[in-house]
Amino acid sequence: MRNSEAPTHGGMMEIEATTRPSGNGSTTTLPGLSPLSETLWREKANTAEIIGDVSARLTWKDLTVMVTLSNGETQNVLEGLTGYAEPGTFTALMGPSGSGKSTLLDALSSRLAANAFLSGTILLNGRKAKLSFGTAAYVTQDDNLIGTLTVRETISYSARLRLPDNMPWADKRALVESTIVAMGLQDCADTVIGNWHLRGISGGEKRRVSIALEILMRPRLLFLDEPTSGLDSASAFFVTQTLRALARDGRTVIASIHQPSSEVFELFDQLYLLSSGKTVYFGQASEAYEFFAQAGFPCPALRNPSDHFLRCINSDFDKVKATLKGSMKLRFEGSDDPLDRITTAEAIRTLIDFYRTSQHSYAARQKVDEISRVKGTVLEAGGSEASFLMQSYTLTKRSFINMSRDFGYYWLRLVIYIVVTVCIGTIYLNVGTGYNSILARGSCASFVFGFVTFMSIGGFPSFVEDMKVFQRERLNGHYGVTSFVISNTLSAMPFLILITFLSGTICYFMVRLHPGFWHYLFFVLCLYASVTVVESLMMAIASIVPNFLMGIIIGAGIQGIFMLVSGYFRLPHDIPKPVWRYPMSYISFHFWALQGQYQNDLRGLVFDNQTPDLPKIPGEYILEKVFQIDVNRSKWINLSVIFSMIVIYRIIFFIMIKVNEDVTPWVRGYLARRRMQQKSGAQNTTIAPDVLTQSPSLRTYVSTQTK
Ligand SMILES: Nc1ncnc2c1ncn2[C@@H]1O[C@H](COP(=O)(O)OP(=O)(O)OP(=O)(O)O)[C@@H](O)[C@H]1O
Repeated sequence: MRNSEAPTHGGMMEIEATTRPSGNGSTTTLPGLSPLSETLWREKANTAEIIGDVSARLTWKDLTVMVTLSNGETQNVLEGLTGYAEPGTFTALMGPSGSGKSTLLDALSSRLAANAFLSGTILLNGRKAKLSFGTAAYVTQDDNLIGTLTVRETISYSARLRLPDNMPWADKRALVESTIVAMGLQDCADTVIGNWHLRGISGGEKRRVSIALEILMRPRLLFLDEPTSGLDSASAFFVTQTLRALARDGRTVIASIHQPSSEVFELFDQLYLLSSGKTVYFGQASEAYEFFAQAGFPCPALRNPSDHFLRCINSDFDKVKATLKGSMKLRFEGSDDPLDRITTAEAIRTLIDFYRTSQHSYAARQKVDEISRVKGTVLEAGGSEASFLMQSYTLTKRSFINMSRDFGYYWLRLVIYIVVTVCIGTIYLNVGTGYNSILARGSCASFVFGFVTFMSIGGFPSFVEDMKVFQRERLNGHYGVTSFVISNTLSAMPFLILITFLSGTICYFMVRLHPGFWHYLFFVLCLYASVTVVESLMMAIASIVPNFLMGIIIGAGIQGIFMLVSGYFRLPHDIPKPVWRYPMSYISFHFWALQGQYQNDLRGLVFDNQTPDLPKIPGEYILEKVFQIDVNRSKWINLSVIFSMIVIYRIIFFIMIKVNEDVTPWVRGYLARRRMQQKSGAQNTTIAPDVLTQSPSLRTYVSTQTK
């Protein structure tokens, strides 16, 4: 059905009658959807009939987005845009690179960056609405997926994370399978996504998986930023066809599209053409030809319409034309195409002016007013319907499977830990209780709790990947922060227990540290707790510095300082009191680990003196006089402090995520506003504070991080 056949909605009753996707005899079918899943899709939509119309009608009027640049200058990225998107339609945003397509999508989906301010009105079902997590689904340009999972597993985990607990697994699986079919992923369903060392599915298939994850829950409102980028023409057509089928099922679909083929172009219902943030055309895609012809730029018979439109509004075209003229001696003069006779800047100006006074612009404004008057249903956040426990369990399982399949994170680290501890064991083999063993035991412990735990930094790249996936899923309301933090802690536990107990055991028995079960247990527990603290610290860093190199440098720096104040490189009493001893050494887990392990190892043992005629030295004496350790404090207290640090770092990790989501964008926005006001003050111009709306802070951080 072309949009020309789509009904025009004069009021609420009419809207309900035309947009209800299910149970009303609609014959729309999604490609490859089995009858069962079709029923499931429709069941979800059927709720609409019980609770009322839940379709999404989006309007935007006089939308202007202004950004502040780092030098305090302001720039209008979008200027006075007016348009609408209705259920049952697929709206394509087109325009050259930098024309503002992503910004328009961000503005409509409340994801603008903190330095962006919008004025104008955006209404969802006639109401001002903040699209909280999951109300609308958004497929970003980046495909942040878990590389070790197969396509089917990726979509299945997503289903478990979001569908209600009481929905039978068979139904969930049917939904997963139908989504796989709908996105044409059958052939690669059991292939892994792939990462830096694992060859997986192609870029285009990744794009389709990203879309599949968002259409799984059949959102009422779906935004897609360049869903066809990186796809070959057949895949691009297939994906666009699927999106159109989704739209036909009563959903509102808005996507930015780069250079579509003419076949893809034919699938658009509405076309929003932008150039330098201004509207060149908004209306039915099929009517764009006529519009361009009326404006004096008819589409040449053999030219692809999308190429023609983009050529008309692509300021780079002048450069291309000049290059072609120069190098290939092509003659543009005398051609029938008006674009060959005037500059593109002139063409853009003409088109923008023509649109502003056209029937299309008038009709769009009228339609926006008409739709805005209808106060429809407030769309609820369409996030996860799974319980907190199910979310935590599924995330833990998924993360555990990911780790266990990740060669770098799991197996390589295990091998390196074992190799390093065998080296330690060999060098300090059977250390004994001779005079020289006193120092050897001290350095062995500091190496184990310093360098070996330091190696946990190697997990950082996986943490960054985890964070990126988390940010994408969180933004679309797949689960809450608490579930993520809990699962993140639990999933790593078995691996860390294995790695530390295995390497700790090798080290303990080869070196022959203080014999006895409790001494052994303390040693391995202390190693486990220390490695976990480092992991927790690195995870907290990954939540604010989502960059491999920077994160590793920061993590290494912090750990280096902690090691320095641990009491090994400088004795505890000799560490300068301000800053280094108080508080640094006390917040260093190395300090507590070393103090505990020294006690664990030396207490109760008796050591030879420098010469046999001198009396033997008790371990307690060495602890107090040589290592300056408080022997009155139990080693188990030291261990408890390290375990508490794990909890504290996890709480910090949680707080960091919350701060980044809520506070950081607010602060950035405040600073941007200040800069802008100072600048406007200096230029003696006034910016009405009530006109400019700061973008909702909640999602700003995530969207800027994922870009
Ligand atoms: N938060 C921001 N701060 C500064 N400049 C911005 C911001 N957001 C957008 N811009 C600028 O606005 C212009 C439009 O950007 P946008 O990403 O919306 O374009 P686009 O049409 O989606 O481009 P592409 O097709 O290349 O993705 C660009 O010049 C960009 O640099």
